[in-house]
Amino acid sequence: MTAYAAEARKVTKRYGSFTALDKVDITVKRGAVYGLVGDNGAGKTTFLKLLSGHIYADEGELTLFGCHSRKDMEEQRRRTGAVIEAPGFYPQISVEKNLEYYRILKGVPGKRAVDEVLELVGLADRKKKRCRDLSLGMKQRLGLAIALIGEPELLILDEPINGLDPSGIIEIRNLLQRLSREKNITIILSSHILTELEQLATVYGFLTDGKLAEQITAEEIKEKCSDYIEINVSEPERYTAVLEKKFHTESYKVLPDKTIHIVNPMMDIGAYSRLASENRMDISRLERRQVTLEEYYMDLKNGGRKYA
Ligand SMILES: Nc1ncnc2c1ncn2[C@@H]1O[C@H](COP(=O)(O)OP(=O)(O)OP(=O)(O)O)[C@@H](O)[C@H]1O
Repeated sequence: MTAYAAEARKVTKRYGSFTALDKVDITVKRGAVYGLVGDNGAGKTTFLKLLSGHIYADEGELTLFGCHSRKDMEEQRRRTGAVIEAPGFYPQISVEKNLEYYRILKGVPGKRAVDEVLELVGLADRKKKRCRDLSLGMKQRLGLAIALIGEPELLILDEPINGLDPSGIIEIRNLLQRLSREKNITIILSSHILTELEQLATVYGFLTDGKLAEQITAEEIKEKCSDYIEINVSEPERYTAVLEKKFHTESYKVLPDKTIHIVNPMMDIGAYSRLASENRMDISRLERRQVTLEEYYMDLKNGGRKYA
């Protein structure tokens, strides 16, 4: 059994003469929550459409559960559920009937499957409502419900929290966390709301103008950008020398502008301030910080020098 739910090797997609994805390499391990990050037009939806079979790549190889021929991929897509752009449903008929339609279309036996997904996405009390009367957030949930019919092993979601109100965002976040942790469903999702993505994703793919700038796990970002103390002192070289001698720490780095980052500090912030004053050095700045996904992304866009 392959360890990967999806892989892209040197995948290129063009729309006419415009290259939307340029030799992109992405690997999604089973059980991962893969967050696709990128500005408008970076190529996120294009990648998700390729995976879901809405469009085809011009070059490179896509793999789903280890299969890559077009025919085998079609077969493997039965193991996936996707919500890309506006989910397609019939506005005149009820939520329940829409789901029933998709259940039959997907060949999923037993009406219970519809009730189960309605329960899962929190739409059970609205099942008799006509779809056209649903709010945007409710439509998002219905899209997710359609994707979940048939218990997919891989969920492909384009902006799943777009248009949701704050409590809707929390509910969908909790639902995706549950699907990942309890059912071990692999999830690939795009979002512009990085504070939300940060709470879900275990790995990120950063796309810039159709190119993959970086693929990195949340764990690796944490290690690279751990909790740190940022300090500016009058004599940085002497400060780091006493830091090593007195606190026996070598986990620091000096940035080009002489700012010192003490990574995973062992002492409280006052100890670092005292170290400077006891050794007759002036401090112009002292701050304890944790890098956010937003900061990491903005730095990457600007060349990725800070957290390299
Ligand atoms: N069918 C199409 N024909 C021509 N160009 C297209 C088509 N679909 C997408 N594009 C272009 O390809 C680029 C990537 O689009 P895509 O929708 O994949 O970006 P995205 O990262 O999902 O953006 P957003 O965050 O705005 O949804 C954009 O410049 C877009 O205009």
